[in-house]
Amino acid sequence: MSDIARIKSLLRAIPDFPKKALVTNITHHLLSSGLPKIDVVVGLDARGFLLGPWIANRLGAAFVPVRKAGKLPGETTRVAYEKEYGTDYFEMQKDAIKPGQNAIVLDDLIATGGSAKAAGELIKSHGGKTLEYVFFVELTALKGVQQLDAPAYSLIQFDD
Ligand SMILES: O=P(O)(O)OC[C@H]1O[C@H](OP(=O)(O)OP(=O)(O)O)[C@H](O)[C@@H]1O
Ligand SMILES: Nc1ncnc2[nH]cnc12
Repeated sequence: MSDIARIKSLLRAIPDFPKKALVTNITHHLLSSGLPKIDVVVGLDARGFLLGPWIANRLGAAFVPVRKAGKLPGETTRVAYEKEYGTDYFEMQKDAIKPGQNAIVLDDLIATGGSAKAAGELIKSHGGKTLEYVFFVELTALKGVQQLDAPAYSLIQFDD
C-alpha cells in the first residue's frame, strides 16, 4: 500500500456532524426571514471560519474574515473587546466592506457577546449595516444578545 493510500485508509466520514442539516437550517432561516439581500457574511476567528464561507456561498454573498490582531495583511481597522478572560483585539481589512453593504455576523457560539459586538462595530466603522447576528450555540444565561445592535438567531440555546 502506498503512503497516500495508507493515510486515506485512516480517514473516516462522520455523517451529519456536528448537527444534521446545520448549514441548510441557517441558510433557510436567512432566506425566509424577510431580511434584505445579504452582501457579506462576516465570520469570526477562528470557528466562524468553519461554516461561514459555506453559508456565504449558498447565499451568493462574499465572506469576510474578522481576525485576531496581527493576522491579516494590508491595512486593517482594529477594535478592542472584553472577553470572559481579558481584553482581545479584532481586525478587519480596510477594503473588506463597502459603504452601504448589508452584512451578517456569523460565529459558532455567543457567550458574553463581546466578540460579536466588536465585529458589529467594525462593520459599522466601514459604513456597512449588520442585519443579524447568527450563532450555532447561544449560552442564554450570559445574556450576550443584549449587547448587540441587531436581532440575533441561534440554532441551539444552552441555559445551564
Ligand atoms: O461571546 P463572547 O464572550 O465574546 O465569546 C464567544 C467567542 O469565544 C469563542 O472564541 P475564542 O475567543 O475563545 O477564540 P477561538 O475561536 O480562537 O477559540 C467563541 O468561538 C466565540 O468567538
Ligand atoms: N463560556 C463558554 N463556554 C463555552 N465556550 C465558550 N467560548 C467562549 N466562552 C465560552
